[in-house]
Amino acid sequence: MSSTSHLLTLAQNILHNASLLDQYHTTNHLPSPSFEIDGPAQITIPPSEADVVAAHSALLTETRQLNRLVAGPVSGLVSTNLEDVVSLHAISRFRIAQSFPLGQEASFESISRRTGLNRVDLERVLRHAMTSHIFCEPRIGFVAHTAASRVLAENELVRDFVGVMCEEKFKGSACVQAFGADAVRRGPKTVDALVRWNGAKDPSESGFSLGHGTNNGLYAELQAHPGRGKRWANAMSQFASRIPIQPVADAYDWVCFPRRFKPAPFAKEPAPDACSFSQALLGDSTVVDVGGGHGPVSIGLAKLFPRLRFIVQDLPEAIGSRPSLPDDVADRVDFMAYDFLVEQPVRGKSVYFFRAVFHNWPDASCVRILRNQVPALRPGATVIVNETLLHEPGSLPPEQERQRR
Ligand SMILES: C[S@@+](CC[C@H](N)C(=O)[O-])C[C@H]1O[C@@H](n2cnc3c(N)ncnc32)[C@H](O)[C@@H]1O
Repeated sequence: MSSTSHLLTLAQNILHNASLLDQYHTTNHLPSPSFEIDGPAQITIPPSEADVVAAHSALLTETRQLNRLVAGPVSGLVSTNLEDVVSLHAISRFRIAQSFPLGQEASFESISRRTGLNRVDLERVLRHAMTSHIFCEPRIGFVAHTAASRVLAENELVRDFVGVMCEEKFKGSACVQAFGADAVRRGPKTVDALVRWNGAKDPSESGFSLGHGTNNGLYAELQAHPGRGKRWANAMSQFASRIPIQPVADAYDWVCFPRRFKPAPFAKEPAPDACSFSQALLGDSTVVDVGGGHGPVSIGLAKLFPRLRFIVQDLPEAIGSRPSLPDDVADRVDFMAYDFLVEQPVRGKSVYFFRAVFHNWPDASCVRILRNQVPALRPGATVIVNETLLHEPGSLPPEQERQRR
């Protein structure tokens, strides 16, 4: 059977079974399934309604199948979402569902005060959980219950089941599970780290560090274990290969480079016009790609802009494990080991470019990394921070929002 016919067969089965279930609810004056706070806590069908029981069971299987089929095997394999357990674990551990009354809205601030979980991490956890319809944010900054969070608030048995799943079984499985054990261990430890450091300021104050039994943060640990550092660098390359280069190429005026950069689309003020600095003054057309991994951005830009040169800087493991360069850019892309936690050694270049570097560092470290560039900057030099930003909550379909959070 081709995947197209499988797709349509599944979709038709789903429609048929959903109609049966819907008809059962309507005929028996039962509430339809809903994510809203007054939605039914359970979908219960008496065994005497064998057709409806079968339709309900088939719906559970087929909707998941349809989802996996439409996602394709690669997305299906790489989208296993450990964060779902982390956010549920935090909700359970900090007793968030019980912290404010049903039918009322509570600000993040007040929930933070009542639960003891700092506001920033509380927002992260809850907004992630909201993408699974656990709590909702009816207006920005205010949380309300949904059908799922209501169950957590009201039903002690369900609450305890969730507690056992997150704290006993999940942690227990981390001890015996060989496949993906590193990743599995991270989940529960993230909440332990929240309890222990609550508003961490250092990369070593993390679930990663607790889970791996180390005082190192992520990157320090990878440096201490070169094999893992190489694996990480390869994984980043795989991730980067799925990001198109064109938006980066379009976002800045690389053709006029280095004289002028377009303002970012969201900038309130136009970017200062660097035209006043002549190209002669700037003296070169070199982009320093700081934390550039195996150089996917530099290589992509070098292909599009033949006048530009690039220096890709990263930790020694990443630099040492890079694949060879394509011939057409080999003479314009150089690599060097550089730890951005110390002062930038390459001085006087026109652009210092960071893509996807700051998102997993604490604020204080980001400031340190940027300060380390300052001695290298000559007048008119440009620092570009190219980072993923979060959308406003609720502005993307839930699946997409969950991936970003
Ligand atoms: C998410 S990756 C982004 C890689 C690349 N900029 C891209 O967009 O594909 C973050 C990079 O920061 C690098 N990095 C982490 N700590 C570093 C350090 N102390 N000095 C230099 N690079 C570092 C990592 O090795 C990794 O390659």
